[in-house]
Amino acid sequence: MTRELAISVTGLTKIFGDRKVVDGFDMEVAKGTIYGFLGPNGSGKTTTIRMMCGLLTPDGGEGQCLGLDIIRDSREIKKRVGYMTQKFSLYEDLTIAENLDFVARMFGMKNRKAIVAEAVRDLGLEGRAGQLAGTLSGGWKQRLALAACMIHNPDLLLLDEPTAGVDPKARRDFWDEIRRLAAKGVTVLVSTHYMDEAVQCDHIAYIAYGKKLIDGAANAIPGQIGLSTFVVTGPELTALEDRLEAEGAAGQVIRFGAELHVSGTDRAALVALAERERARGSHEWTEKRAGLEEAFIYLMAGAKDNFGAEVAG
Ligand SMILES: Nc1ncnc2c1ncn2[C@@H]1O[C@H](COP(=O)(O)OP(=O)(O)OP(=O)(O)O)[C@@H](O)[C@H]1O
Repeated sequence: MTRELAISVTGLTKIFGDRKVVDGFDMEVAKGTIYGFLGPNGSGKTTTIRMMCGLLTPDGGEGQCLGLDIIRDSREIKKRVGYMTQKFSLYEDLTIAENLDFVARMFGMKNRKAIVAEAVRDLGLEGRAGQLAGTLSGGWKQRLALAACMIHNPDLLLLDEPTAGVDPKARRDFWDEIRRLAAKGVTVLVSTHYMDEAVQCDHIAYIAYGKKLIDGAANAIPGQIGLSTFVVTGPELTALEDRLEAEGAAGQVIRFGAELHVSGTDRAALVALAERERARGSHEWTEKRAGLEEAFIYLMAGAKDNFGAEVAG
């Protein structure tokens, strides 16, 4: 089956001053994918996403986005992109309808009245169109912001840590909505530091120091890192966690409810550790396939903030 590509770029490079903040990225994003960009602060995620969508001109490289050239056709691409930042970009002292109308006007849409009325209805906010956006709860503000950036029916949606600061129920609802959009063919690029956002992505790129270190289907990422995991159950897990960490014999020890997940890239060392620990007779050690949760924590733990490589380096 040939998959339709929303984005295909090669050699994408950006230099700010004497820093190469994005260094020769090749990337392909299939239409309707939720594609997550992970990496420490300043690693180049936002710069990459902006170049891939024609929002920023690269210093090197080329490619297409939505069938258009990212350099030559950037104006056309922009019209087909929705961008939702962490700050939601709403006007708190405008009403719900006025916020939607403002965005529709920005995109030069005709028939704005009907479009805004439909968006309000889809949101389930009929009868509340005249309410000030600033009076909405965090979850509703987020839904309104999403509706606003989808008002011109973009084919590509950019999300920057979209669920920061909203409650768990609102987060779930938000991701359900994003999945619905993806199923309709909208391609979604997400830049995030949060595990619960990363696990919503179908595909992940991990970026550090302007280099793309890992790129793959979300369920293939633990394998790409070469991560092995043991699940440990039994009494007094906190004490065991402290001891394992103090001994430093395991790569990573994480508490997941009533389990410890002990992970590392040296499987032989982990197997030996599990055998030694089983011999004590206090806890059960069971090997499992490492998941994206373990992989995410592993990657982010190794990552320090980074702000671009020296051009000469
Ligand atoms: N317009 C600009 N001019 C100069 N430097 C910039 C500009 N935009 C970004 N940078 C620098 O480029 C590097 C990469 O920034 P970018 O915003 O892409 O990182 P990021 O991975 O998205 O980080 P964060 O997670 O903090 O948003 C940083 O060193 C940043 O300071």
